[in-house]
Amino acid sequence: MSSTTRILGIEGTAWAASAAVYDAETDDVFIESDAYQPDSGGIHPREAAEHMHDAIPQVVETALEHARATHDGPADEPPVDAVAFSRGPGLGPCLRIVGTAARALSQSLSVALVGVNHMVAHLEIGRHSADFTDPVCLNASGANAHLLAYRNGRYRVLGETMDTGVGNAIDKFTRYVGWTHPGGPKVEQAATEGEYVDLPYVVKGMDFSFSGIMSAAKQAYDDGTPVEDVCYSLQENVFGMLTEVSERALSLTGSDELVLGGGVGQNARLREMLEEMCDQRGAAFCAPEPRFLRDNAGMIAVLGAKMYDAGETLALEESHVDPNFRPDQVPVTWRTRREGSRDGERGAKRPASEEAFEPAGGSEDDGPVQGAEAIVDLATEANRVRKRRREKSYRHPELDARLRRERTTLEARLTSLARREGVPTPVLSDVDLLEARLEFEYVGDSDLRDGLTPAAVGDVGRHLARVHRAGFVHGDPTTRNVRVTRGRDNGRTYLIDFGLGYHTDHVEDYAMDLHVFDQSLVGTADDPEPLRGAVREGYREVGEERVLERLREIERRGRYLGDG
Ligand SMILES: C[C@@H](O)[C@H](NC(=O)OP(=O)(O)OC[C@H]1O[C@@H](n2cnc3c(N)ncnc32)[C@H](O)[C@@H]1O)C(=O)O
Ligand SMILES: Nc1ncnc2c1ncn2[C@@H]1O[C@H](COP(=O)(O)OP(=O)(O)OP(=O)(O)O)[C@@H](O)[C@H]1O
Ligand SMILES: [Fe+2]
Repeated sequence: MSSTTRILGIEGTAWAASAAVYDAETDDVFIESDAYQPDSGGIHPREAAEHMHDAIPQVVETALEHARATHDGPADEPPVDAVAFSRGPGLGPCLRIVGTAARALSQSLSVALVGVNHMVAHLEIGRHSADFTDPVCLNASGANAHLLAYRNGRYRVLGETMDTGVGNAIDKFTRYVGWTHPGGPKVEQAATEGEYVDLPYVVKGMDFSFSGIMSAAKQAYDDGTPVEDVCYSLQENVFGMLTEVSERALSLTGSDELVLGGGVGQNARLREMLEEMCDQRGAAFCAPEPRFLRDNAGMIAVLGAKMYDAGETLALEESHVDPNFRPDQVPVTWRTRREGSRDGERGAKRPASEEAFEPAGGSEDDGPVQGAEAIVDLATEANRVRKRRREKSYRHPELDARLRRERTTLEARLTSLARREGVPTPVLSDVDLLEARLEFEYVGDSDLRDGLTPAAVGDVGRHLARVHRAGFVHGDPTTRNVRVTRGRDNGRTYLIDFGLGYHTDHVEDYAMDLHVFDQSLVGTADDPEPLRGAVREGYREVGEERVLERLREIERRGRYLGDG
């Protein structure tokens, strides 16, 4: 990378009219922002666009003055090398104003134009701040919520919200109780006075949803639960969910670095939970400074510089904006080889704490492994494994006890139920609910992740179809929750870890089960396409076509969910 790149960045996807100057040599980021504050209710797209129209010229002018004042080249040379702007996702009317401003500025300065994906910028500013190589990223912003990890030239979406973004969910609740926008900081404030009340908690693999918990929160408020208690419990559950899926992503990818992005990342309780989770599993955690978490042009300029150095500039005629721009649409060309994926060096991480089991004599391979939820001791006698769901100290103790108990019960029940349906699963030999401990038969030679073949994933398709026909879901079918036997028995494929399963007769739940598996294939396979095809073929042999239809619909659903 040339060390002299200087970029002017412009951001304006929703509420922040912002311009910035990044100097790669000094690593200095100058940001000038002007926030849109709705008089009442949430963000109105038209009002937000009016704000952009009024505020963008001013913030750009201030940034430009800074660029000129800090530029030490000849006076007739442009003070920056390129103009970078947010192309999306975001509100169309706002994006168009920013796009127009960026094009005009790049032309008047005679410099290149760089189009930046706003969500990738939220991620890259964390990687940049932390100097991490290959982190998992939790984007917790207003209109979005997702988990990203790099694989084969793209940031893959490992998990995401199935309904609204996390900030929007919180803001809707505060609007309901009559507080002004934005609601996040008000919930954080009120929560300091609150006590825990029971609310829903919904994760599906690495996906999650907020609609159930938000209706329950409104209901609790209507029923007279003190608003502080609702706020406190909302934070505990919503951030507990985000922390849990982040841990699952670390476990699945084998990464030991997590970065946080997005405006909700300013919340101290969320950061505390993520930090504690990472600490316990021996992973490093980084949240950039607050000015880089909320929407800002600094992150656009910093990623703009990386893209510019990689030659990622835009011709005017192809510089249109995209309100639904997904992070996995962006070819990632700016990472060096050193920053490539960690293919080949994955494997279950050893537990970091002293609670760890010592491998009982055998090779490392039969020592304890640390999943996202449990410690699994593989080195017990008589071909058994012992799985214990550990206390998660980041979670509220009441919620934690409830989840560990429920999941242990469900895992025991559904593992056996599935076997009765003809799905290979480990035989259960002991259950201790108090300790959240299960003892199972040892199955398979390796995790599916390390032996991905079309035949094996086809088996997974058939197995899931059997489970669905019996009226339940696995809940977390990933390439780590499937064990495969090579050679023997013509290659047997076992489903394990039914702890997130539940009984349901909704097509949507069955299709989500397949979607979760799909996302884990995209996150772990070098060439996921043939495998995704094989899952569907397997499923089709045993299961219902309408589930596959629903799966296609889930995939089609736009993921940029506006404030409405
Ligand atoms: C596409 C783009 O326009 C959009 N931007 C966005 O949502 O703004 P951002 O600055 O990342 O996040 C704003 C959200 O962040 C929440 N927020 C701000 N401070 C908070 C706090 N202390 N606790 C919880 N939420 C907070 C606000 O309530 C609001 O919902 C996005 O990144 O999704
Ligand atoms: N019955 C078994 N036979 C062989 N290996 C097993 C068995 N159960 C678990 N394992 C191994 O232990 C790992 C973790 O187990 P499991 O998925 O049940 O734990 P977890 O903490 O719930 O994991 P996660 O939530 O990350 O999926 C598995 O990926 C697998 O490698
Ligand atoms: Fe954002």
